[in-house]
Amino acid sequence: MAYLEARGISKAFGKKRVLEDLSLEVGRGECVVLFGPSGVGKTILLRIIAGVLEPDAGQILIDGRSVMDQGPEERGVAMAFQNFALYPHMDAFENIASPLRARRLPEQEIKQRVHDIATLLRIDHVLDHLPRQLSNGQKQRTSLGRSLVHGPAVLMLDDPLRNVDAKIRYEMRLELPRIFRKFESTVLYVTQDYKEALALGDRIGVLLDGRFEQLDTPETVYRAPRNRRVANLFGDPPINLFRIRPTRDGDGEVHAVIGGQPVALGAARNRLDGRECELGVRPEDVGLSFEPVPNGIPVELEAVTPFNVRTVTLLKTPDATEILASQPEDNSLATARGHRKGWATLDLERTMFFDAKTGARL
Ligand SMILES: Nc1ncnc2c1ncn2[C@@H]1O[C@H](COP(=O)(O)OP(=O)(O)OP(=O)(O)O)[C@@H](O)[C@H]1O
Repeated sequence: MAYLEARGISKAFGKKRVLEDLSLEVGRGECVVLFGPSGVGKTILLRIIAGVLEPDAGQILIDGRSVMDQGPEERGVAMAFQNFALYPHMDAFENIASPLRARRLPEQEIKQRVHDIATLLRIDHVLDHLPRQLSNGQKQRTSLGRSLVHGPAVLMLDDPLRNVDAKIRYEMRLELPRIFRKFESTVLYVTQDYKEALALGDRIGVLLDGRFEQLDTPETVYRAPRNRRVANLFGDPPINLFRIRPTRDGDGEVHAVIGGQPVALGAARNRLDGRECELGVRPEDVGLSFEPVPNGIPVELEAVTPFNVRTVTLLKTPDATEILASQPEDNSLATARGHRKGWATLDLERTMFFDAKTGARL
């Protein structure tokens, strides 16, 4: 059963509709990432769930009961923000302790709980520092500690890693799932960073135009996006898209012309025969060979870019179609730059097809 439920939530500001009949169910202990570009209403949804903003329609249920008549305190929902929102005149210990003091817990228990959570978050050595004496990463951990310390029923994190540097973001991405599990927290996590969404979500809700365009596991969102829009939001370098019109030839095989070259799509694609569509293939599913290969598309290497431990190449077919490929790091590619010829192959198991008009995945 859903532990947290948003039912038919709508919210507009004047004529601007932000959320439209949006529904969401989150299981106990589950982490759902709300992902979408700036301004789609992620924060508005969190504020409605927290009870600091009224929706125009719909309701929020926690543990099967409507909480619409309860204020933020009673709902047992904690929120942490991208700007940390720490009390500047209190040290880290007092910042973390503040929700416990508000609940008038005994001093001994406050000490114990703050120390436990500070140890877990690795800030136990800076508990006597004021916020201005903390690094951004430590501020973020302090803010997180304050949200978690009273064991909220639902933890909502609004883009908490936006203002920390890349190294800390990476560390936290690895650490947060362990922390969420330890606290058995039910989590709603907002981000605009697709890598963070893929790393942290048990499920990802892709928010576009006021509702969820797709709500699925990271694997499914990445490998089987519902449509072209979702496919385009995940991946760097982005997915390749080629406009095609597959046709079946004499021997029953379905072909499509990509970059001027007929490519066999495999018998399983018969259903696409004659249909205007777009073939989507992620750069990591494009192979590159310097010998002719069956079903290969002739290309020239236009550009070679080292990309972390992978190498991204921009390939150009004779009719000037561009294909991005991303391979495990390969130093020999660096010397191949400068119009070396090659052959690109598409991993047909992993290609996807989108309707040319609607963008829906076929
Ligand atoms: N009080 C308000 N009055 C009018 N419009 C508002 C108000 N609060 C938010 N909005 C609008 O609602 C939309 C959604 O805002 P929201 O802050 O939820 O976006 P977001 O998805 O969280 O974006 P970001 O990722 O940049 O934080 C925005 O277009 C914003 O301008």
